[in-house]
Amino acid sequence: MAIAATGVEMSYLAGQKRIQILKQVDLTIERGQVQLLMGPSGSGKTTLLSILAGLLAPTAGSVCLLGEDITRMSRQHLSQFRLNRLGFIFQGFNLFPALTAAENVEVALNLQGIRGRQARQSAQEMLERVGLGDKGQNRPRDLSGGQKQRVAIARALVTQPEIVMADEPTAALDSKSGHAVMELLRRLAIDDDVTVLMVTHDPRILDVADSVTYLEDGEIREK
Ligand SMILES: Nc1ncnc2c1ncn2[C@@H]1O[C@H](COP(=O)(O)OP(=O)(O)OP(=O)(O)O)[C@@H](O)[C@H]1O
Repeated sequence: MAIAATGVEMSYLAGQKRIQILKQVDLTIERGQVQLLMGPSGSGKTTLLSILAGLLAPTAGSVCLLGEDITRMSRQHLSQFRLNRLGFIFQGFNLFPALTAAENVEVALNLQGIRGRQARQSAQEMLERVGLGDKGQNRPRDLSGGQKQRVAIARALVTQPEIVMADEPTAALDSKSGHAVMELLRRLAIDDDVTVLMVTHDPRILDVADSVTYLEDGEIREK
């Protein structure tokens, strides 16, 4: 099992009132699956993804990733675990504007202590894999939205994560680039047994997913 969430709850105190954002969420995802997380605005998708990613601690319940309970890990162990085994792709690309595409990818390796020629070579190979082999020296401002998103994907994947989590990775893209990005993630799941969990509003990408979880008012709904 790649991801197993059990009885996950999240609530916030707003003045005197406790607001329940997630209610008893149970979710399991097998390795190598592409799973979408869909639901109306405000239903709790980003909150759930943040909890599954270890960025936010739930008020109740547990989350196991790759057989390890991240809700019981020390902060230091969790950050190492995230660095070495998870990859993240966000909607706004989060690229460093002053760095080239290749350097933006290398940063992820540098954080793992991989530098120099080895980092440059791995970054170049990953850029080739996302179809940007000739754009390594471009800075983000000289890339299109779809190309920037592919650099962000290359950065998330260059460390060979076992799970990739993405929050609306196709939101800023036209339908052709959106589909290319999805195909890329899909191929990774098939070729490298990577598990992909993605929050999306985009019905155009339903056909590349193995399954879809719907969240409504903080609860999982079967459809
Ligand atoms: N730190 C917080 N304190 C209080 N309420 C919060 C906090 N973070 C999120 N919320 C509330 O939790 C609910 C769920 O938010 P979340 O961002 O998870 O929804 P979402 O399904 O991702 O929405 P969208 O599709 O619009 O991004 C919202 O009503 C939001 O206002």
